[in-house]
Formats: sequence, structure tokens, C-alpha cells
Amino acid sequence: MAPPGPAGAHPTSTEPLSRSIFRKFLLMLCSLLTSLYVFYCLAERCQTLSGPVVGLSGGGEEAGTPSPGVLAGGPRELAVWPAAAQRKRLLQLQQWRSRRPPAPRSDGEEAAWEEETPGLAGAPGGSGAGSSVAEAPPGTLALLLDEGSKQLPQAIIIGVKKGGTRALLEFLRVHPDVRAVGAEPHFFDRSYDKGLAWYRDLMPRTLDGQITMEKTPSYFVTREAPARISAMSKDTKLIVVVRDPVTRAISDYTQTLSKRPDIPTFESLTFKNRTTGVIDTSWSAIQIGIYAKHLEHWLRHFPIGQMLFVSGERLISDPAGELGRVQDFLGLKRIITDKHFYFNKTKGFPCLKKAEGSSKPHCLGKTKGRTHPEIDREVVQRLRAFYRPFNLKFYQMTGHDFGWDG
Ligand SMILES: Nc1ncnc2c1ncn2[C@@H]1O[C@H](COP(=O)(O)OS(=O)(=O)O)[C@@H](OP(=O)(O)O)[C@H]1O
Repeated sequence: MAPPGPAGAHPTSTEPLSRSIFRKFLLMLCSLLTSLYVFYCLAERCQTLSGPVVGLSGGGEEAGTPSPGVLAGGPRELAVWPAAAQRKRLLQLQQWRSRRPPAPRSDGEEAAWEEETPGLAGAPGGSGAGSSVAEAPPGTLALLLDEGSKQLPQAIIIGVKKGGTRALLEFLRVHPDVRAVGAEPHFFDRSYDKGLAWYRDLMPRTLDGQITMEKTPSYFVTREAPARISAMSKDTKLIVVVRDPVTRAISDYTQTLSKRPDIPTFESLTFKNRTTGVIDTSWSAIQIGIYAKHLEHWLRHFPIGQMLFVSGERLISDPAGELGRVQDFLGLKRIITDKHFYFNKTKGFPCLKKAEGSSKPHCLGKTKGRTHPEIDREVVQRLRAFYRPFNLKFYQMTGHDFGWDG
């Protein structure tokens, strides 16, 4: 029996035949469209099309923003794409991922944008790599694509603590040829016994031409770090973000104070004896700022030309300028420019302009750019006098006057 027609319509004897033709036509149309889509993909143009989501949240709607649908084909289909197309796709996804803010940590702080040493400033302990590396989630995209391989870092931001290392790494991650571990691995200071294979496994996957990076600011003041990094590769490029040692010390203290409000005042910790005015150089907040001394250890293992010194102050006043130097040093095309930054008046710092994944601007978390406590002016002056000779030596060694001494 012929199926009933639409309400009010009179069925005719020719209807089953026309339906069958119509179905065949639909089938052919679908096949044609599928074939066109495959050709379209092969011609590297399907990144503008949407497709099924493959387990990634977010994704932007702007032109050039890779949406989750980019991964529609999955690893098998990608395997038949030309290598250049795969690379391009991965790069776009990486860009999209690197601009997304990390998932908030359970304690309310941002994971990949913030990790600091708990306890008194510079004290050992706290989060090591094994549990805390927040490449969030580690190498997901490359794993999904089954592409690339994990490499030991070719460049490391080795310091200094509170210098602006997080800002530098997050800005650098905008570059499509930079892939970095989100959190601090602390391999060369705390986890060296775990071995290089363990360290490499923390790294995100990279493709040819991409640089693997990490940042652990405590390396700069770790005696064993220079020899250990040199043993990994004597070609490793080293980046040090330095900041006026007095402000750095106060910043370090401010961080500790935020976690342990009951600690003694900055002024009392600064001196062994306030009356005699002898500075307590065993206090890590003070010790870290004697840059010339720490640098001597590094220069026994690395030529100065393999180290880049970034001004923490200029990273705030002219982020694009400092990023230009860093990109040159790393042999990268200057992709990160003025266009990527804007100054956020509320935050008081430069931030990244809209992220592709969210079309919202990105500033560093609330634990970067804390308000420092007011420190006794006389103490500040004494500290300035203390650091001056070390600073001058540092300027000499690096061939760069950072302007901390008037
Ligand atoms: N763009 C931008 N946004 C926010 N903060 C910025 C930025 N650039 C540099 N800084 C300065 O970075 C200081 C923190 O340095 P680090 O990231 O090296 O700290 S840490 O060692 O990883 O804890 C942090 O120090 P405090 O101001 O004392 O909090 C900032 O002054």
C-alpha cells in the first residue's frame, strides 16, 4: 500500500517512483558534497569550515581562529594531508591554545600563568614538576594529531625570580614556533635525579622548526644548574629576566607575605643587625639580587653570547621591544610586535590583546603585579648602596646598563 501523502494531498500512482528517484538524487548529491569537502580539505582550505568537536573546549569565531572543528578529520585523515598542511593546522591550534587562559586551580589561582615557590622567599620545597606541570593539558593537541615529538628544551628562561619571567614566557608563547611547558619543571634544581627522559616527557610535542622552552627562575641561583644544563646541551640558549634587585627583593618578600602574613617586617629581615647596618646576605630575597655573583657560575659553562638578559622594567614599559630582542636571540621571525599588546590601566601592566580562543584580552593573574608594602626609605637607600657595586659589575659583564643606579 502506498504511504499516505501529505495532509490534504491526493496520492497518485506515480508517487513511489518519483520518491525513489528523489532518494537517489539526494544520495548522489551527498556523495558529491562529501567528495567536494575532501578535495577542499586537501587544498588546505577546510580550516574555515566547521566540523565535529573532538574533545577540546573553547575555540574562536574570528577569522583565522581555529575552531575545534579544525580537527574534524582526526589523526587518520591528517596522516594523508601534506606535511605543510598538518604543520599549519597544528600551529594554528597551538596559537589558539596558547592564548587561552589556563583552567583555574583549585586554590583560585591560575595554573599556567602562575607558579611560585611556597614558603619563605627562595626556600626549597613546594610544587615540583611531577605533579604540577600545567601544560594544560600537556601536549593534547599534538597527541590528538599524533604529530611531532617531545624534545629537550633548546632555550630556558633561567631567572630571575620575580623578574617578570611569567610575562616573558606567556608573551613568547604567542609565537607559533615556540612551545613551552606551562608550569615550572624545576628539573635542574629539584628533580635532576629523575633523569633527562623524565624531563623530556614533561615537554610539549613540537614539529620541525619549533622551539621547546621552559622557565624555572630558581635555576639562576642554583649552583649545579649551569653544569647540568651544559651536560644536557652546551648549545642551550639561556634567558635571564633581571629587575632592579631592590624592587625584586621587595616583590619576593611581598609574595611570601601574601602567603604568611605573620612573617617579620622586610626591614627587620634585611639586616643582620639594624644598628650596625650589616645586610643579611643569607636571606634569599637579598641574595638572589647579587646578579654578578650568580652570573660568574654560569660563565664557567656558557659563553656570554649564549645568554640574553632581558630588562624586567622594559618588559613592562616596552614589551614589544624586549620581545623583539628575544625573538632575534632565539632565531625566530619577529612575529610578536606592538600589535599584540595593550596597556591595561586597571592592572597597571601590559597585557595581550584579544586572544583568538576567547576574543578577550589576557592579563597575567592577580599574583603578578601585587601591591608592595611601603618600605622604610632609609632601608631602601641602604640596600641601593649595598647593590651598587654588584650592579656595576653586572653591567660590565653583560655590556648592558640596566639603569638601576641613577
Ligand atoms: N605584563 C605583566 N603583567 C604582570 N606582571 C608583570 C608583567 N610584566 C612584568 N611583570 C612583573 O612580573 C613580576 C613577577 O615576576 P615572575 O613572573 O618572574 O615571578 S615568579 O618568579 O615566577 O614568581 C611581577 O612582580 P610584582 O609586581 O612584584 O608582583 C610584575 O611586576
